[in-house]
Amino acid sequence: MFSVIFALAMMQQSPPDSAEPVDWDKEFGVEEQARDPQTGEIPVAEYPQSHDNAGAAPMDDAAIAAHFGGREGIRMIAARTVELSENDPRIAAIFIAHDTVRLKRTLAEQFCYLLAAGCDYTGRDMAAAHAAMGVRMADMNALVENLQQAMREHDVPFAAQNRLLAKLAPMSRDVITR
Ligand code: HEM
Repeated sequence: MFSVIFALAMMQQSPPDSAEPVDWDKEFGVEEQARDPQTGEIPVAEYPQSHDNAGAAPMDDAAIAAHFGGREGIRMIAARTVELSENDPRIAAIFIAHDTVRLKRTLAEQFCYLLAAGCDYTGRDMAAAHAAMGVRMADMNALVENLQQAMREHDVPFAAQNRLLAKLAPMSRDVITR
């Protein structure tokens, strides 16, 4: 009987204060991802690079890029789309968990490539880039609205806007996973 009470009393005691605080990040295997000091991007695992990763062929129209303000205009439109999405309560949570520094660069490259403005696309293919992200149709609609707003802010004519959207639309098959 005494030994049972003693054992229960021992179990009730709080553990002694440890001199070292517990490093919970280490315990749970959480690693801080270091950004490249030059680019500010978080390095990604190696993947095969190809223009095919852009998801479509460039437009056969040398004049289209001018409607987007050339390469610099395209870069600003891509960055603005990401910025609007990061601050859009409908989809912000998806973007917060990812490297939007890299995304601004690779999205600009993709748009620039598709608009035949003379860029190489160096990012991943659409299925790989969005794998396990859980993007739904509603998220896609929100992103498209943000892209439309970015294009409007940069005075891209409506017909030119629709030509870029028409290039991107079939890619939703590889982006939407639920
Ligand atoms: C047709 C529609 C879409 C296109 C063309 C597109 C394009 C891209 C491109 C080019 C990348 C970069 C890949 C890389 O850096 O290797 C990317 C990544 C990403 N996209 Fe999309 N995207 C689309 C839809 C969406 C939607 C609907 C969301 C969420 C609402 C989304 C969220 C993201 C995020 C968070 C990343 C970063 C992934 C990472 O670096 O881990 N995208 N997308």
